[in-house]
Amino acid sequence: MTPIRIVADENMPGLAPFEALGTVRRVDGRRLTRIDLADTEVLLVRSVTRVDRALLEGTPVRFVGSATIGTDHVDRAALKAMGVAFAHAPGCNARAVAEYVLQALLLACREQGRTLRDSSVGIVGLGNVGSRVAQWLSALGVTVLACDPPLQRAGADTVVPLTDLDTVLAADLVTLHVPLTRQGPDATFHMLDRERLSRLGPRQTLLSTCRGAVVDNQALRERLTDADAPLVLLDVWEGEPRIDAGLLTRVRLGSPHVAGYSVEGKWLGTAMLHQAFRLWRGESAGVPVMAGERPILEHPVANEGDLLMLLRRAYRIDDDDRRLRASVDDIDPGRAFDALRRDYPPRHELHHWRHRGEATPALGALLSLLFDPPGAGSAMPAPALDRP
Ligand SMILES: NC(=O)C1=CN([C@@H]2O[C@H](COP(=O)(O)OP(=O)(O)OC[C@H]3O[C@@H](n4cnc5c(N)ncnc54)[C@H](O)[C@@H]3O)[C@@H](O)[C@H]2O)C=CC1
Ligand SMILES: O=C(O)C(=O)[C@H](O)COP(=O)(O)O
Repeated sequence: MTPIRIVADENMPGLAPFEALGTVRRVDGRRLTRIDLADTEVLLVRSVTRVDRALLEGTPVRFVGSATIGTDHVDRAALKAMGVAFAHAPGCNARAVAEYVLQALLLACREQGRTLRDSSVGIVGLGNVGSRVAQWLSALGVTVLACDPPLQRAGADTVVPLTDLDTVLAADLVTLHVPLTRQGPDATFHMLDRERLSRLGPRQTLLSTCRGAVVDNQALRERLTDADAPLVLLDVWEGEPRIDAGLLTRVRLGSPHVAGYSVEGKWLGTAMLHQAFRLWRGESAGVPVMAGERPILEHPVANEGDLLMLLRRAYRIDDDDRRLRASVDDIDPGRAFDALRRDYPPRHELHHWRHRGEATPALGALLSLLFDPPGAGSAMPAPALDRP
């Protein structure tokens, strides 16, 4: 069989199954151009590469895979029109993002002198990430308000009942999990605009881990100068990698678009693309399996403080916050932002371990979901494939 020529983002682990098919050339995805693809059949990207007609025209690329959940960087209609197959990895890093969100919500509650259990949480977008967050919070006994008009119109079965956006934005803590879309009735570009931001009060928390432009960053920076501003935690920014340093100084915690950056989430993203590639070629494709010993993590959980400490044994958002704040002093902050992501320290999702330790019934129910290995109770996500 003729070896396949593959170009892959340098920030993509787990490429061995692709290396077995041909040659893999690693490139800086942010700087990839058409010239890099002159002799390439397969292109594997992450969210930092804009994939459109201009990039692919005149190249032999026939399959593009993005090891991400979000697809706003890909012009899927153009690829279809050009006869190029496209695959991505819905759900690959949903657990990593949900763990980030749970920790962020607990940190915000601690800061605001409340418990998560006695707070209401609003979830905007109840897909792979939002529904997992909703499921975990419900297990804890938290009041969850969620909105998702596309799911509502489809009459989908959801883990919590759906309501409208304004009701959700009145919750004590609001977390955003929508795709970035610019057209149609559900467009999310600047969904949190100046007016909606003005309605968030000082006892509220806003957390965004979806895409920067879902929140109007300039309006947010200005809102955060008000005495009655909400507490804000941001993982995603408009204009990445050159983010607004003034906004960063005003948010309580900031990170460089790494909520989904777990070892397992990144590995699964690539594995799902390999699965999709085999399906596209008409070959049978097994389900990715994450093998390995699961060490014991001993940690009794009697209250939310213990839960927060447990989450922080796996990962601490404030480490990312510290590194991001230091990076804006770099001579080239955009390059420093990307370097933080490229050189990200290994971070495991909780199911990497087996939990041991006493817990209250509500916390115990949550812990069993958090430590449930994929493919056991929770189904392994499947890739999405557009065949032209
Ligand atoms: N910070 C990070 O590292 C990561 C960020 N993301 C971002 O998070 C987003 C959400 O991830 P998933 O939950 O996995 O995506 P998903 O596609 O499974 O779910 C998105 C949900 O949002 C809903 N939605 C669409 N428009 C809406 C609107 N106007 N209002 C309310 N709901 C709306 C959809 O119906 C869908 O149920 C991704 O699109 C991606 O951009 C995803 C993974 C990692
Ligand atoms: O999956 C997504 O969607 C994401 O936002 C990614 O986790 C972001 O990582 P990169 O693709 O930019 O490395």
